[in-house]
Amino acid sequence: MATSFNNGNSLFDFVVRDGNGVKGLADLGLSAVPDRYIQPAEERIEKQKAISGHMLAAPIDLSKLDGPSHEQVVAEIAGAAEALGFFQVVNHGVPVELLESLKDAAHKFFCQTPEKKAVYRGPPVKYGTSFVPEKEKALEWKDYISMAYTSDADALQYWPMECKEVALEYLNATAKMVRKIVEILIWKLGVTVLDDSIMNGLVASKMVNMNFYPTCPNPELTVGVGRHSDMGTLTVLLQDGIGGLYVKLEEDIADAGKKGEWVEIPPIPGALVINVGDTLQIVSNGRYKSAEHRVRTSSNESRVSIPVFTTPKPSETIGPLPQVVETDGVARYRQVVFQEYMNNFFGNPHEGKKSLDFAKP
Ligand SMILES: O=C(O)CCC(=O)C(=O)O
Ligand SMILES: [Fe+2]
Repeated sequence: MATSFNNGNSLFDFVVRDGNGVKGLADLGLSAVPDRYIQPAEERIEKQKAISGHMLAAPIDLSKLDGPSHEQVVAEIAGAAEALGFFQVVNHGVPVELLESLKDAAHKFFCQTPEKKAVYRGPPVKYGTSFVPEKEKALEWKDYISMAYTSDADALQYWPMECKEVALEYLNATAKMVRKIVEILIWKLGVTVLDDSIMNGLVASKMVNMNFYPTCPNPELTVGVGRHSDMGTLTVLLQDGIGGLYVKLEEDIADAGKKGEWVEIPPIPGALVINVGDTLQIVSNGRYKSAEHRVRTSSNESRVSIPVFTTPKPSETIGPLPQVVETDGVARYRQVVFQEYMNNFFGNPHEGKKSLDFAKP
């Protein structure tokens, strides 16, 4: 019997309610995606239209922060955060073998039966599909698992067996780098006396996700993830070799493209992708760009990506740093309680950088 899923709630029930996910759908061997996955024309991603990110700066070598080129590396990091909000790093201190194990663990987790995955209804662990499927007109071609961090002991107790050890090691190994990059970025704002409480507030909470994008029969009609920015301070992302992560240029960048064009962040073996989140855009009063990004699906192979999101804690009030407002003469964002910012972010479908409107004065 041909399964079309194009009427009633059967698709939603199969994919979302019953926990089969997009993986379950892809495993049926459909020759075309169900209507519910077809994006409006303006949201579709034409591969040939994006400019290759190889035109952008080469990956930043973080080991050079400890040598004579320290100042130059600091300038590269701040420059990338101001211009594009995305950059890649190498020699980042996270073992490259660990990165390989993480990708394997992600495949292992998602290749389990729906029953095994669907026990994670969260928190602290949530297995899901798309972003907010109840509210989205078109669904995203993506399953994910979110693992919120409270302590090492909790992680080892509650996170899935298939990935808990590597995911925890990854989270702990990236934490040091994240703190260093955020310190550099805050210092570059001219905030030279860095109160520990400011730093601790910005990097207080952590979460590891594993995203799984099954092979898709219609990459030209769908999205893996729709246009969005990340809500936190800084995201570290491990992507595999398949590609498909696109970032929108917020301004003209020489040799890369014009404002509004999309560039692909090319997979670089051993590298990690870093991107600025909304929180850092707010705190820096708009100096650093929380980059709008999206993901294309692939018809050849399943793709995995593994982000670590570092955010303030929910009770934290965030707003532009006073020293920056003084220099700029204007506060471009208001003070918001981070829990409220998150509620708004997770309560609405992805829509580019609209999430930031919540913090507009
Ligand atoms: O899969 C990717 O490359 C990006 C995923 C992403 O943007 C996210 O999880 O927020
Ligand atoms: Fe993202």
